[in-house]
Amino acid sequence: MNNPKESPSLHTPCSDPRSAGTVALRWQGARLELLDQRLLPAQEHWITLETAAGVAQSIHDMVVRGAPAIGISAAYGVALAARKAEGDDWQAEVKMAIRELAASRPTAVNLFWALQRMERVLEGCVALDEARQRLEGEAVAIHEEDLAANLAMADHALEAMGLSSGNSSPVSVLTHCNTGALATGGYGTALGVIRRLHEKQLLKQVYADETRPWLQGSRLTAWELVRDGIPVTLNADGAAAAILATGEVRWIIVGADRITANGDVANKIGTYSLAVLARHHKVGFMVVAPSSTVDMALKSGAEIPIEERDGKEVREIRGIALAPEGVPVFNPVFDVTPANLIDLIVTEKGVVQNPGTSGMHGLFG
Ligand SMILES: CSC[C@@H](O)[C@@H](O)C(=O)COP(=O)(O)O
Repeated sequence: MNNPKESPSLHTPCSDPRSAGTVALRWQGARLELLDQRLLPAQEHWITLETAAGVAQSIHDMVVRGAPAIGISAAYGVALAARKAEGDDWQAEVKMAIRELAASRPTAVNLFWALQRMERVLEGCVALDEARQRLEGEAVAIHEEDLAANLAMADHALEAMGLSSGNSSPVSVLTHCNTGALATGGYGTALGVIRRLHEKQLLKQVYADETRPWLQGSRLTAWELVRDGIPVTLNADGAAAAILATGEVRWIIVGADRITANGDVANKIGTYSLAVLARHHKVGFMVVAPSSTVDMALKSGAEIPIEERDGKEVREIRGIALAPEGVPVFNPVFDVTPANLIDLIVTEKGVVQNPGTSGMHGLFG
């Protein structure tokens, strides 16, 4: 395991608090550019999209992924649909694009939240020119609000961890999947909290689960953290228990794809087992997500649609077999952590401690 004392330069605060070096998506007015996350860290390749169908396919194929980044990309997809629409049926055309985008992935509610916002704007427009302008404005607003939410959540989280006073000792944390600039409008949710800890010299070490099978932890989180000089040690998912058993880690910090009215949290597969481990080892378990991830229409996590992806993701890697050909695979890519295993849900609107129905209703109505 790395000893952070041996690498003091890793504690230099990031010069730009939004980690301007790492972005997942760029809006260029007439087109959306996405950094192809399937190819990281080997290649930094940008894909240019000019249609909503292209954006929907890119979300489905995980060129772009992470709940907030999916929502932002979909919003830009609607803006692209309005640019392409023409004739008397322009509004129906844009609505069709919204339906196509909504079918791209099922679990992250940010996708449906962003599309609902775009649809409301669309329905308030009478002319196509007006719709083009207002839909682009709304997508940019969704993007900018997400970055602002991430910065606010980092403040709330440090306060809730009791680390905002200035005389605290650095802590080690463990995270799962990728919740950084690549998964959001910038900075990150759980990884935003980790960035803020680092900026304030309150971070000793980040343990990053590699996150089988898609390897968001090793391919994306480790890449982001190494780029920004944040001390990270990569571990196989199965090593998390052994790491917690050392007593070094004080918090497990993760993101979310959907949080229901009782405080249950859907997040990347493997999150639930981390929450069980955290409780056993008396380690804090924190979920960091913008309010666009909260779905008060669902009573509990049992109602969340959980995406299952192709068994190939488990059976092989870049075409190399990891398992006998054709072996049946169970590949749910999210799981649900029950609220009673969560200590803190941090959003830009505030923090819910020991989440349950009343705490969630107190903050989200
Ligand atoms: C800020 S990202 C939060 C979640 O979306 C993240 O933890 C996650 O589960 C991402 O899953 P992915 O399948 O990579 O889209």
